[in-house]
Amino acid sequence: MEKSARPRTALNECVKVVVRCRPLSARERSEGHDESIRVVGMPIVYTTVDPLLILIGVKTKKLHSVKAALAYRRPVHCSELSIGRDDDDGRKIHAVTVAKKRRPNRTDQKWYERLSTKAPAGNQFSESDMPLQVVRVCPERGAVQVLNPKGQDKLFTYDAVYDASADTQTIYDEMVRPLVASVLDGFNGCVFAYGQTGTGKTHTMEGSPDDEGIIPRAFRHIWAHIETSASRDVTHLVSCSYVELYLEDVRDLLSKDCKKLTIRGQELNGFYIPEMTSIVCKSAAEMARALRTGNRVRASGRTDMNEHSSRSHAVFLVTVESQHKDTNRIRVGKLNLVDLAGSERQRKTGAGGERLREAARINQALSSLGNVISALAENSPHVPYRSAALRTARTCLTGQLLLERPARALQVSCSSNGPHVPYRDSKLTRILQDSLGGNSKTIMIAAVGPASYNYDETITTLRYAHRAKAIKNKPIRNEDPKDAKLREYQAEIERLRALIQQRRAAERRPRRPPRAPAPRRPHPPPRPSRVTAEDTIDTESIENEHILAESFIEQEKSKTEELEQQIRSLEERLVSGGGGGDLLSDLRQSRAVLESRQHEIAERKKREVEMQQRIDLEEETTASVTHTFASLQQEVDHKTQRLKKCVSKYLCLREEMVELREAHDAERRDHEALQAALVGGLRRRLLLADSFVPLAGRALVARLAWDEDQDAWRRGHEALQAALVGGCGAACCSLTASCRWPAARSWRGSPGTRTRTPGCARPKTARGRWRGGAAGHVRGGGGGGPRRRAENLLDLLPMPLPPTTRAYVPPPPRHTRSMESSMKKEPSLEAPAPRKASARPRPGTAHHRLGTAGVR
Ligand SMILES: Nc1ncnc2c1ncn2[C@@H]1O[C@H](COP(=O)(O)OP(=O)(O)OP(=O)(O)O)[C@@H](O)[C@H]1O
Repeated sequence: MEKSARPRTALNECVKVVVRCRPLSARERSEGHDESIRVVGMPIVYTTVDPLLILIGVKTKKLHSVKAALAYRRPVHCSELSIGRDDDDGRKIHAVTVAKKRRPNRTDQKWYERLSTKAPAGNQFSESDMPLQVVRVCPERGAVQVLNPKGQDKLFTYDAVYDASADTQTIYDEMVRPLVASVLDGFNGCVFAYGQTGTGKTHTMEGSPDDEGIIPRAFRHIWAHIETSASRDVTHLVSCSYVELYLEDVRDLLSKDCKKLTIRGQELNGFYIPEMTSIVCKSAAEMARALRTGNRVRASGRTDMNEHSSRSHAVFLVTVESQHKDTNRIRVGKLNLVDLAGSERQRKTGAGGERLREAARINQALSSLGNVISALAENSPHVPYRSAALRTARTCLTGQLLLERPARALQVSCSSNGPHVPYRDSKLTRILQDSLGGNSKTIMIAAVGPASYNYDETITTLRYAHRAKAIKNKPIRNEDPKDAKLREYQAEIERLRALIQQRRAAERRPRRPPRAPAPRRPHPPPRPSRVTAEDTIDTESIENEHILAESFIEQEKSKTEELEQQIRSLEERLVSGGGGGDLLSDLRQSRAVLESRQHEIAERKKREVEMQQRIDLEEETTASVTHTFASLQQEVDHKTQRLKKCVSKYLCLREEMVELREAHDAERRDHEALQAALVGGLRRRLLLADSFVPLAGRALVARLAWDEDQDAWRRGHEALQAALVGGCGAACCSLTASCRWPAARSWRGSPGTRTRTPGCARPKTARGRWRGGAAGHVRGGGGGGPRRRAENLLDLLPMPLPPTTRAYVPPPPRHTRSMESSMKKEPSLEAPAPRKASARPRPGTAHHRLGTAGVR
């Protein structure tokens, strides 16, 4: 993430995609996977039985999942049944409503009995038949099959797939080890874990006490390499940083107060975080300590889906610089280890309040990441259709399969320059810009769960992962970048050494001889008393000078020692390689040999998978090309078969389209619910603000301006400066409250409702008009979305309120009547007299201004 020299030419390399499927969790095992239908009680075991089709609806909004569950032919336990009806489309459809909160009544019982007798015995399923797990993994062919509850199963292929039995060691050896080796060779590398919440991203990246994750393994790998394979001629400098993206704020996890950081740079030259803390490490243990330190302050919390859910996206950056004494060239490899927060549905996680806000931000960032992946995949000339789909279709699975459409097949028309990649949409995509489509070798680990309950999320993750396969990066070795710390350190050491040499040389030089006593004048001998006094003064001054000189020398010596100490500490940071012929180094060497063998085995395994996939593909094509027909009938049969296949594929694709639409709708509904909840919260806060912020304060709010660099609102003279610097040309925006267009309206209503103040230029583009808001108007139109701005607007401290009540002074004890009469004259303290209606209309409150925005 630090600024480095950009490569000019590079070989394209696709993002490698690995899928890891975790085992069923204890909760999924014990509770079943759909609480909405697992209402313990009567064992109804109906399913899509022909001619009796039973749909079960739930009075809550979970109809979709219940239908899905039925289509899986899972036993449905219903304690409460009600309404049954015959549909009028010719088929008998009985809708059974499961109401969780109600005890079954006699009508329910009657319906239950009636339906039970109608259901053919063969269509009843026992608990053991339930396909709790819908994900099947075929590691030999790199394929993942997802059983579709409603239709055709789906198949995806990746660079590698791992089932629940695979441990992180295997994933590291087979996939990540070569990448870390490249980082040690001066390339940039990135490993990021993506997936639904609770699917094991943190487990994969950081690990657990029993199974160490990828990050600590990478630390040990780096240091094993430095200690063994590097020679004494190679100097290394290893440093690490740890940042998190929490609620769209980048926070430094290694600084004392988790300070907020700003991402700088531009899309063309790359983004970087200039102020993040960078710790120089001398061992794997030190790096692990830095990771633990950061994790202690990283945002995490409990949700219904994960006890320790990460609430932020975390990036651990390791920088390895190395310099060979012969060539004097410096190579800088950067390794980004990213543990993303998981996508989540509010209804499943039960998030509310702060968790809900976090979830909204997490999903927003992930959706931006998805958009970037899609845009890059569309841009890619790589067509993985045949290799991805055909190769495993015939051999891997039984039955008809829906072959996942490749990225290219989804391609819509795009310009010759390729579609725009929306890196700027979120800070996460800015941080990951180099890793996706830039100068980096990247591995995406898609974490999925096997439960049918999470079918939709699993499919979404697998689709994105499949798209990411098509992304092409341009990795190049980083040699002699401008900002190499190693060079800085070495220059500093050289400077200090030169300084010491100078000092030593000065010390060795003959010291200035003490001032010679002044020659005695050949005058007549002075009086004895006078001579003695002068002599004494001379001796004293010489002694004083001597003492001064000595203390000066002492000071110089201590300074030299200090400098030497500094050199030592700088040199300590630069680690040279091992070598030597002792027992320990032998052990290290044999470990290195072992690792290289493991690497070889992993490579062979990878090649095997690829070969297998290629053989499948070849067989498929050869079979179709060389098929000879003995008779016309045979040919007709064959062609009919192929036609059937094509029709089934077509149907599958159509079905997928419907599914995608449904998934999209569900997601939209989720977003709407989330938005409604957030708007509710915002309204509450605005209501509070309107009730308590005085008019003067509101005028101030109207003069606020958004500072893009600082990610914060600015007010008063700062806003004026911004206006002048930005060249808006409308000084009224920040000088007076007369122009309320920018700040007051940036976050509250539709663009169509705005009015224009004379003298204030509108932003030129539609995007600028909508997104510009306060900053856009004041500073000439750029800026982030209004939604984001509105948030820390409310974090500003309100102006102190003028007192509206007086301190209570107890009345003097008098007769009750006189007291009552006196109180009539006095204005009431509790309910002050209503103010006279002002001629000026009171400005609408922020709460009213919000209107019905975001609520459906
Ligand atoms: N492969 C696995 N083997 C055994 N347990 C696993 C595996 N993957 C995940 N788990 C367990 O599942 C639980 C959730 O995992 P984890 O916290 O890593 O999920 P996550 O994807 O990081 O979730 P979030 O996005 O909410 O942070 C943990 O208790 C973890 O131990």
